[in-house]
Amino acid sequence: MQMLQISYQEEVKHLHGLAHVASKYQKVLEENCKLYNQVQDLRGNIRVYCRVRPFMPGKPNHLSTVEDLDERTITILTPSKYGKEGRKSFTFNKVFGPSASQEEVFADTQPLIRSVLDGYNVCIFAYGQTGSGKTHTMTGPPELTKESVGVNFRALSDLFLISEQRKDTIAYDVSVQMIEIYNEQVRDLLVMDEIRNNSQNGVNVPDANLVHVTSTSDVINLMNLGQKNRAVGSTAMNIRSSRSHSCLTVHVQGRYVTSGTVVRGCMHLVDLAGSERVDKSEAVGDRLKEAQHINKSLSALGDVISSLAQKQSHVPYRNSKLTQLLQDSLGGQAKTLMFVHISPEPDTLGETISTLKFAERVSTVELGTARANKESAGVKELKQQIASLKAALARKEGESGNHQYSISSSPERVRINSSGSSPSRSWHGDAIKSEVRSNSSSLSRRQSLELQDMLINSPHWPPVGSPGLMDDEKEGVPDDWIDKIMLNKQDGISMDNHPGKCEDNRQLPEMFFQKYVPDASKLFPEQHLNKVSIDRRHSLENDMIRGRYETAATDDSDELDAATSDSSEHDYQWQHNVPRASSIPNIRGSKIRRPSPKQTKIPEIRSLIPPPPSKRLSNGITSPMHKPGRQPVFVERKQKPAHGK
Ligand SMILES: Nc1ncnc2c1ncn2[C@@H]1O[C@H](COP(=O)(O)OP(=O)(O)OP(=O)(O)O)[C@@H](O)[C@H]1O
Repeated sequence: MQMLQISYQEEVKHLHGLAHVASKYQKVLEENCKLYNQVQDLRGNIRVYCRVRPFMPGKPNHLSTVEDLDERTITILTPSKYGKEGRKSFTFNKVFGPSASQEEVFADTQPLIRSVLDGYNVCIFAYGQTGSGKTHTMTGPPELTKESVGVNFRALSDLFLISEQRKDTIAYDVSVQMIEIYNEQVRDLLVMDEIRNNSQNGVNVPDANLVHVTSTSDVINLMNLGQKNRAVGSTAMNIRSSRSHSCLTVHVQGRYVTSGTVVRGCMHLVDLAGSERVDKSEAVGDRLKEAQHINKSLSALGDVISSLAQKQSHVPYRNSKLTQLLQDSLGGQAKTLMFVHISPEPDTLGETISTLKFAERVSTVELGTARANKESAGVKELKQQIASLKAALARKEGESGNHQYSISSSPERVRINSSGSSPSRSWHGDAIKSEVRSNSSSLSRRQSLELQDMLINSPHWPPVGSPGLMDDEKEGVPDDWIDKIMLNKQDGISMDNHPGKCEDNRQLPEMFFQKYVPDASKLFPEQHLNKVSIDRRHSLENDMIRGRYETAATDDSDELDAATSDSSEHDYQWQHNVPRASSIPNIRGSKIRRPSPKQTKIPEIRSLIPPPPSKRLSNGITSPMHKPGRQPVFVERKQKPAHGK
């Protein structure tokens, strides 16, 4: 008996020892993550990598505008007005020549992926004129192979690889969204056929689908769906797919197994539409409208960069949806990397110079120190307690406000409320809305509470604090930039009734599917079978390129600058449409957010990126907190008529 006791005690001692070592290991690991990210932070500004596209097959390749390049500097030949050859050199964090492989390009991006898993917010975006290789870098060429896949695939592959390696220490939860900004409308690209078919043309959806994913293959399927939706939703033109800004957003939440500490990171992978000189292109009608929207948003981006570079107090983020999307990446505390692309052909010299000048400006923009979105289990518990107390208070206020609310439904009172002259009344109104929201959505949302946590309870981007953000905060304008997300279907336009139809079938090859997606054909049979690759170059692009030819000949630097920096338009009209309810398909077939059929007229908060900070209500449902300058917009959720299949 005594022997048993002794051996038991020894066993316990041994276990204690092991637990101690494990906790030390955990600390070392956390410290390691911290140091790693500190090293990354030391790099400071927005990182800018420049990539030169090789000559297009069939084009004369003896006249490159790139005279020389090394690891960090690129020199461009600039024939001057006086016939003498000049040179302009630009310095970036990294320069990739025409022969750089996708793997090499990604190698320098890889550290950022680790940062996402460590709870940092990251934005990688591709900039450059039409046809300079943005999509090639972000997604890959039309025919994808394991070697040619772009940053998006590689980043997500890495993300899952690292999360798998860390699984004994941290349990990760990953979900993705995919949107595009087309003609200043935000469109959800992750919409299943079933939903698209059941929807009317141009129907709004309240939010972009957030789809939970557990493997690279899930993400590949979603990317293919997004790609397909872009093609299906496009008009006749492939050019349209290149004429929209697309954004793949990956949300990551990790929970340390032993300490319960939670980290949340978010990564935007943005493929911008290509810049174009409308005056020199022959675009007319819809194409002209598209081009104007693109140029306007890129011009707004130029204005934002100028303001940030000059450390101005006002940063005009609100001039376009694009700048609102990139707001926290440009002036916030995210880790941001811009790939700037140039073409080597002499006929694009004008665009090349203006692009490089713009990129140089971007590289001077100072970011706030990136901060990890991390909270220990203790802090989280305290926050929950505070939130539930706040919710109880709101409920109390709501009870008294209920009375006022019924009174306020008289026309007169409505008028008073809408005039904003009575803050207390509107506060009560909000309280009621929160209450209704929390009660009515509890059932349908409980299932996805963790995801909701990620989406709403935590800031996707670091807390407001940068000068640029504060500036907007001061303005007190609602930050509901995704006020309208269009279902990706053109009004009355299908691919079939356009003569120049062209799909972007940038699908992964079968071998890639075999490696990662054993049952891809079941998930997306149509895409799995469709391996036809169609050249994305469209005659209009050729027209545009022709149109730019003159630019190279003039080489007027001032004029070149105008393409990116001088044409701010401040007359943009925000649209405030009332979004409708939408089902959110999970890759596994379940719905992440599904409005209950009984939920008619449920006020809900709409926001995609970035959501406002939130409070947790007494029933455990999170609800965005209101704060000055970043007021969420309440919209009514309408009951959708049932559609027969
Ligand atoms: N580094 C590269 N190596 C080989 N081919 C490339 C490279 N970059 C671009 N290309 C090819 O050049 C063509 C144009 O590239 P891509 O479509 O990526 O341009 P883009 O900047 O995205 O254009 P757009 O703005 O119209 O979308 C494609 O056929 C692409 O495969």
